Amino acid sequence: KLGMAYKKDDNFGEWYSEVVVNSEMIEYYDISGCYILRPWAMEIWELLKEFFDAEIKKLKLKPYYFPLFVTENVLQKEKDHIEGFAPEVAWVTKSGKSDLEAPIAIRPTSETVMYPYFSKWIRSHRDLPLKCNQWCNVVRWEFSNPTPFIRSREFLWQEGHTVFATKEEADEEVLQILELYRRIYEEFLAVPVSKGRKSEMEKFAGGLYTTSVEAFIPNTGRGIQGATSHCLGQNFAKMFDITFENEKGERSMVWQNSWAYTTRSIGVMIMTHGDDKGLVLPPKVAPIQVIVIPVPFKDADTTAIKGACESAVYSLNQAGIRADLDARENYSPGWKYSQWEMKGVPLRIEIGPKDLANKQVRIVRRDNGTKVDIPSADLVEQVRMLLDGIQANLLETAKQKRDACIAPINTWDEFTAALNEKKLILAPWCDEEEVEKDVKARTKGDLGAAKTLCTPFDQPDLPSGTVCFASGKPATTWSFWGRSY
Ligand SMILES: O=C1CCCN[C@@H]1CCCn1cnc2ccccc2c1=O
Repeated sequence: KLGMAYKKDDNFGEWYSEVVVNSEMIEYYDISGCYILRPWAMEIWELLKEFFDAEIKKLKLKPYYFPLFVTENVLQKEKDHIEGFAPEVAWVTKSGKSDLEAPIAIRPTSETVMYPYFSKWIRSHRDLPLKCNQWCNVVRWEFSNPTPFIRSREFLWQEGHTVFATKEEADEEVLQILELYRRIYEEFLAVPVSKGRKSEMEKFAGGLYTTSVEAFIPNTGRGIQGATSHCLGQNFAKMFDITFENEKGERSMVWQNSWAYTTRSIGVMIMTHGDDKGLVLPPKVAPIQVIVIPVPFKDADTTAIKGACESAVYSLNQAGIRADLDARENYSPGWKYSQWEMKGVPLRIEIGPKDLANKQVRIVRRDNGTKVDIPSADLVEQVRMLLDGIQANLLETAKQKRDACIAPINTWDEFTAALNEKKLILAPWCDEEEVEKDVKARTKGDLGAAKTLCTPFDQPDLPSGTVCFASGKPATTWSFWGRSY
């Protein structure tokens, strides 16, 4: 089970499937598109949740839990919201041997579950803003190729659903949450993302506008949506009659947002940092940041070595560093090195007779393999600096790789060439939906069509007279295009 059969740059799909299993994050399950999340994955999810939940509590979000099930007529309430998604809805039709009178849907998202009750709870402006978040699972019976974390029929997420008296408040919160998603990816997962706005065609059909953080996987040349923050406008307020009496006693319709990130974020991190020895974990999300391994020698004092290892673990834990000791007798040090490398642990500390004699420890970095001998007295400070260095190095390296894939283009020929070179395309666009549809049609193929990923908020200069790469009409914006997950 040790070692990888596939190389990341040779067979990315097989490499990924192997890494998630060998690192003990995932166990495959006998229903296609469903996976068992093992502790090495759940501990990462919990570290992300700890950060995000604390941040939204500062924004006064309240925790809720709504039912998993939703009735057919409520789910169908919003036609254009649901029509494109209908095939993905999973239905409960029986209990035991008997049929249910009416089929019940399993939530694919919770707008229609929640909003009838928002309508009941909101009467006056004093009931606003309403800020609801739930951590839960959702089910979407997708048919395109299932991939652990990236595309599964059931996944974990948080879904925030907020209600405001004014559009200004909603607009502000959309961007506050989007910034938290950027922090999840860049500060914790060390994955560079671009903040931007989805096109009219790619946005959430039930909403007013969609913002997102977009990542990119250089190995496959595909963009991937990291998280979304929608302004729903007053569309759902109309549908579910969510109104309030304002200060002047007038009845007004509310403004709403909804936003989510999911366990897909873990898959993006794996794809970004993993290598041919397995997982590479950013320290901020590593369940174990430092693994300490005793290196006994034939007639050396194994008790003293083990004692030194235990005190190293103790000092690190006292300093708030997630350190553990691997003192298993039935595995060799070499075997342990490979296993913890497979699991992506950022730092390994080896303590053998020589280290003991010199009152030092040997520290090995997982990200670049460098080894360094540190005086035991400086252990905590050196480990802290090394962990910060790894975190920064992983983000910087991923940024450079992603930026090297960005291809600014101006013509259709340059666009198709860049697409075939697995680039993240930056193109001047006239921002017309018909053109986006046309590009999709013209790039259809077994690798999937090209689409807009987002229109980045950070816009490069657009010289007047620049024309759209696809329609020749005057370009109004630079947008990211490419194939996607
Ligand atoms: O993204 C978010 C953020 C969290 C709350 N929901 C919004 C929008 C979800 C869009 N969506 C996505 N897949 C679906 C699948 C089946 C039925 C409905 C849907 C559906 O409404």
